[in-house]
Amino acid sequence: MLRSQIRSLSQIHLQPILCTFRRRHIHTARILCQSATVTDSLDLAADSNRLPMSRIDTIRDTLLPDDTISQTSFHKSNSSNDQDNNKSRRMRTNSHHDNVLGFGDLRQQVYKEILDPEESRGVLSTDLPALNRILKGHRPGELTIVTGPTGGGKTTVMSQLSLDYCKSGVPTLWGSFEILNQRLAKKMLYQFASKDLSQYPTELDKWADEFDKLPLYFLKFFSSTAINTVLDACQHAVDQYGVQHIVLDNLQFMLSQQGNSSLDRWELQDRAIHELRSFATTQNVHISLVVHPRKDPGEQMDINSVFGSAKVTQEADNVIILQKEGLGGMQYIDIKKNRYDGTTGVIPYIFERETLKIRSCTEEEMNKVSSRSSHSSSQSSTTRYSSKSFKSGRSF
Ligand SMILES: Nc1ncnc2c1ncn2[C@@H]1O[C@H](COP(=O)(O)OP(=O)(O)OP(=O)(O)O)[C@@H](O)[C@H]1O
Repeated sequence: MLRSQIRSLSQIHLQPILCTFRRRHIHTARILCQSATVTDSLDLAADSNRLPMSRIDTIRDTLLPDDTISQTSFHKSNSSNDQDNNKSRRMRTNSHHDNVLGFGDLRQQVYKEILDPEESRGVLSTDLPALNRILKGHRPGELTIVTGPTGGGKTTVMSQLSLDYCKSGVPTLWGSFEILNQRLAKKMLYQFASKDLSQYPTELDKWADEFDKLPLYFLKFFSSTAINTVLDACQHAVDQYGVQHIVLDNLQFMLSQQGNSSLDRWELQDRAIHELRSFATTQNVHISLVVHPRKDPGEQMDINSVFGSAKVTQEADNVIILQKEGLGGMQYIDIKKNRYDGTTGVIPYIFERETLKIRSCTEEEMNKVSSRSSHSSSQSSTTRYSSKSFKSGRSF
């Protein structure tokens, strides 16, 4: 009876204890209990209602006599009355505060990240494998800021990437505040079919039927919309459709005509960023937010080029800049911030008008750029970029 109860706890650090039980080495199991944080595990089992409290207490009392509990207790007893202290500790651990965690509360997630990194890395991009090398996938609970020059392909790239993740089963909600939903959906449909469907009218129904099966939703809003109204609709989509990725394109259009002075507008933007950040965290959804740059720069942009206060990029987990033209006229995705593991880097790409999609450059194309850049650097003092630095994903 006792063995089956303990087995049902299925906590990773209870496994050695279960093992010794199976071999009837009860004494060893007890010793293991003293060294493992088995009390936290039992508390977890109680909190998640996996076993009734009375049974938890039976297991606890059998495996962890009172003197053992006081040894494993994080708060060591100073009183001579050990029994009373043990009881009060149990009361403390059982009536926890929602916003105060111990390592025991995080332990399983930490184990998962260590033992199953693929799982915690998130959904991988099929269209742009180079992105996976840097960002390590698309994860829930994150805020990604995407910026780039006017007409530089922000909507196009976000449309393609969101479709890519959506095809891999990530329910997606699009908030297009700048272009009409039908225009966006047309672009996505072309990207989905990988062709200009106006040239293939007989195939339209076939592709539209397939496209319709995707877990893809659109917000009806257009241009100026209050952040609370937007988040209200997002909450509905999360609750009803299990949406895990929200794309908002773009922040300036969403907040346009709100606030009277430029100071008001910056405050509004900061507040919106704060709301979006906390929505992503509390609802465990990934929010991709397109933000225009401060001004249209003629040269390469950096993290300070994002419009608004520093809060925008501080709150973000990832900052992605679509650089219009690097050396040799090559466009590239520039990952400037990656809170997951800190890897930053660049991905040179080519835009294909037929499919409205981007693709990573081939080695040959990169070598061409490299030789062009070395040629121009021999003529001027411009920095030299090797194809090796492109490939290694190092930042410029
Ligand atoms: N890399 C690219 N090279 C050339 N043309 C592109 C590229 N990406 C997108 N386009 C085309 O340029 C136009 C603008 O693209 P898109 O709307 O994606 O840019 P944007 O950065 O979102 O624009 P805006 O600054 O107005 O929000 C579209 O017609 C699109 O097909």
